[in-house]
Amino acid sequence: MLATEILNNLAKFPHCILLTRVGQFYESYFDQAIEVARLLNIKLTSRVWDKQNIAMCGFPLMHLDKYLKVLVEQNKRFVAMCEEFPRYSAHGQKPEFDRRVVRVITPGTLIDEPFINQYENNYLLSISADGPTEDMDGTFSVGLAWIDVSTGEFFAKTSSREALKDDLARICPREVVLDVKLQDEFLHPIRQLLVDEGYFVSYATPSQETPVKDSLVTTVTPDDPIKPEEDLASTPSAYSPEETSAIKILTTFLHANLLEHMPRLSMPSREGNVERMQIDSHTIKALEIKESTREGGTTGSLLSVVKRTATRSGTRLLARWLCKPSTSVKEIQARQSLVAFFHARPHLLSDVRQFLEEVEDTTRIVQRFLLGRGDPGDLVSISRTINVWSTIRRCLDLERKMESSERGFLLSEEWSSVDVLMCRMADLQALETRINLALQDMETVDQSKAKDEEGNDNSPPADEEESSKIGCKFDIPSRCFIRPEFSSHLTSLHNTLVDLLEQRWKMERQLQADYVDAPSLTLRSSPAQGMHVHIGRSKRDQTAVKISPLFIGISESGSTSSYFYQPWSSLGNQLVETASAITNAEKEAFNLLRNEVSAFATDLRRNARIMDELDVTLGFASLAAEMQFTRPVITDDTTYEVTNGRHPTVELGLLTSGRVFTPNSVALESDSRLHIITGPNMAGKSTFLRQVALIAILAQTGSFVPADHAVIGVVDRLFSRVGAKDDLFRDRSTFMVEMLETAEILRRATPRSLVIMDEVGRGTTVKDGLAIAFAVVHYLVTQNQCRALFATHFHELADMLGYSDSHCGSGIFQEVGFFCTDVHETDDNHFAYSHRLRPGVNRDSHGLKVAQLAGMPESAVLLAKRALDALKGRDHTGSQQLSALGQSLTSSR
Ligand SMILES: Nc1ncnc2c1ncn2[C@@H]1O[C@H](COP(=O)(O)OP(=O)(O)OP(=O)(O)O)[C@@H](O)[C@H]1O
Repeated sequence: MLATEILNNLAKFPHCILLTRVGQFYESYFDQAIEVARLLNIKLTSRVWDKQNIAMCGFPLMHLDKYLKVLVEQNKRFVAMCEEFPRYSAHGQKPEFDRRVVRVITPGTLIDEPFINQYENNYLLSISADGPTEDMDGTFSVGLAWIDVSTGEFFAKTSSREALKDDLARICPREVVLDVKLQDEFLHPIRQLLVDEGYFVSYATPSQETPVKDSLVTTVTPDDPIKPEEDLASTPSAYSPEETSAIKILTTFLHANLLEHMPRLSMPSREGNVERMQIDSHTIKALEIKESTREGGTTGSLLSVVKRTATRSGTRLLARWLCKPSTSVKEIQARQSLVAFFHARPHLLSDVRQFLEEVEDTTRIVQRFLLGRGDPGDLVSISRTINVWSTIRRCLDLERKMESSERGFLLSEEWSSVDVLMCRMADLQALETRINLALQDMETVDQSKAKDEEGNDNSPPADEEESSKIGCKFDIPSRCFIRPEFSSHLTSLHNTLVDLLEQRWKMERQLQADYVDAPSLTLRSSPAQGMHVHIGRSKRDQTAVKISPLFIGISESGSTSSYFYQPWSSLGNQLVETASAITNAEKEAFNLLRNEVSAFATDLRRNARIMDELDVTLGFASLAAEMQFTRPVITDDTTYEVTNGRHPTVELGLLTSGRVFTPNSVALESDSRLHIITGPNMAGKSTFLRQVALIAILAQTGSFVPADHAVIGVVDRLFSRVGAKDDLFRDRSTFMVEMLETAEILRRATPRSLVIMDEVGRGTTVKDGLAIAFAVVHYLVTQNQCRALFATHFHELADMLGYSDSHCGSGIFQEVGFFCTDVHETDDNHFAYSHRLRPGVNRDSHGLKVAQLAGMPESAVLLAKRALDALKGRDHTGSQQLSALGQSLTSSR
């Protein structure tokens, strides 16, 4: 029977590893067992079915999470979970089971697996590429839909093939789903891009029948509470055909894999490009916004340095904001006002922050309920969180009252930023009261939750198993978590149970009184012997019982013996039935409560989202106070003016080793939009370029910035060409990568963009490199007309751009400014880097100093010095002259 079930499931889910639950184990059979045993490094064994020896392996339930991580996360395999459900069997008979696959686990459809990173979103992304529909501007539209199944956060967007790489870098999906039509189109540009970038790709056949809105809940998950008007865009009719088809691919894939765990989805929030800064994929990585390139992970990234959030969901929101800063002056100013509000009230900041620390990850909990999961402990968490939300509101109200009575008036403009945020909080006190009235005291529920966690049993509780456990104990069920008063049915069941327990107690006392020579007599039950009379010291006590016709002997062992006793058998069975009825009634009550919570899903999520925003804001305010950040002025023009700006990550790094960061100022204005930065190696050019970009990101995220003063004209797109890495996997040399990125910038930067370019042209010969650098600057000035910083060691570039005494270029390069860093040398042959920028051009790279610092052999450094001196003295460097120079340098050693 089991073999047939397994073979059927293997045929139904041929693309999956099938794990079949058998009692307290998950098992794998046939050829798959060989692979599973190898991947999990567990013992391969065999068993005989139909006279055939078949391979099998298995592991205990409690190891499921560990092994799922290996199979799904590390090996990117799909795992079909086949659970067992006991069928009703008469008392004493061996239980039988139905087994069915309840869910397929894939890298992008993780629900509440403990190995999910709670601080990051786990996105499943679908891309519809029905095209080629070429737009007016020659771009190919694609539809995107992405969801975090563990939180229910769901988005849709129309993008283009050209921008897809940037979207992917920002969303960072764990799995990408494409229309099955593309499965054999190996050369399709989207497939190629996904393979090149190393994404895990799956396929789905989108259902053509179900209209999108029928598979979704008609409520909205707002992405941004500050801008309620975004909600309006999230109606089904507002989705573009590309988005609709991406949503269909995504929902089909979810249905096919989540099966019995499929949640009711909310409408995806529509994400437009208009109001967000576009940061290309390379820049997200190069500026180490979410992850550091040096150490991997988040340590050393911008996120890790600015993160002061108290909640996991707050951190997830912060990461999203940093990769997607706003371009709406109104929105940025609203966020800033809120930061300023708490910055000016440190005591309130600290109070609210403490409360936030008690808030649970509500978005994830609500999603668990919508997925038909969730447990009583989650109900408690919801109720506690609603309570904390109310406390935060009360705390803010109290502060408002105190302020107004102390000052005699209220700074209503300051308070309006708080009101805009908090006025959208739904009042969920009724739900909190309802949960509290329904649940036993919270500690009981917590304890029972803890017990469940100890057992580590992730499977859905099997009804019969539950009731027999309770029946065996003959006590008020220890796992009762619903108050008897919840319903009249539960009240009457609890009354019956109390009554039956009393009868049992009396019966036992009566028997002990009737058989005074058998004081060790008790009424008991066990799975093997059913209801029985138990004599603990049979040698001493059993004589009277043994001769009584009321007792029928069942077993004797050593010092104990058991007897069947009809009145106890019928009373005991009533107890089992009542306890089991209570469990079932509790399950019904829990389902009712779960549905009630699900009905409030939209409100709960909205409140949670508002609290996330509050959390990020409080974090920004703490950061500003701790690291002396200031509030930037945000304008709608193309100014970029920063006085004494600092690089937040480098500053922190230097601080830890007791060094001080040298701040720098910059003013990119209409008459000086592009700056050429020259200077020695190691003197801080790259750091300066990156700091300019990071300050723009922080400012448009709503944070204060590391500077004494800043005016930032909103940046629509941020580009960087920094760092040099080859990409041999994709057959691209370092220089090719450099040129690809440069070409992309020149194609896409607009007059509102900000571009930083570090040493463009260094990957080839000096002449080629200089020529390219000149052409790039020319293009940026005349075509892109954007704000730009261009760091270079080609000081000849300054001459080509007509560098003049007023530290600017000439002719069409008049709006090019020149700045540089220096090395200060002392008489005793020591030197120090000045990281402070000054107007001008530094024609000396002092590269040999870096070589010396890096520990190059002394003789090599000396030879390099002599070669450099000799080269400096010459105007012509023809091949014959150079050959002669080389000979003379080496022969005179
Ligand atoms: N403003 C600053 N204040 C203090 N230290 C700085 C500053 N800028 C940079 N540094 C230090 O100098 C190191 C080198 O900086 P950076 O890489 O920016 O130099 P660079 O001029 O771009 O060098 P190269 O031309 O060799 O690429 C940094 O790692 C940092 O430790």
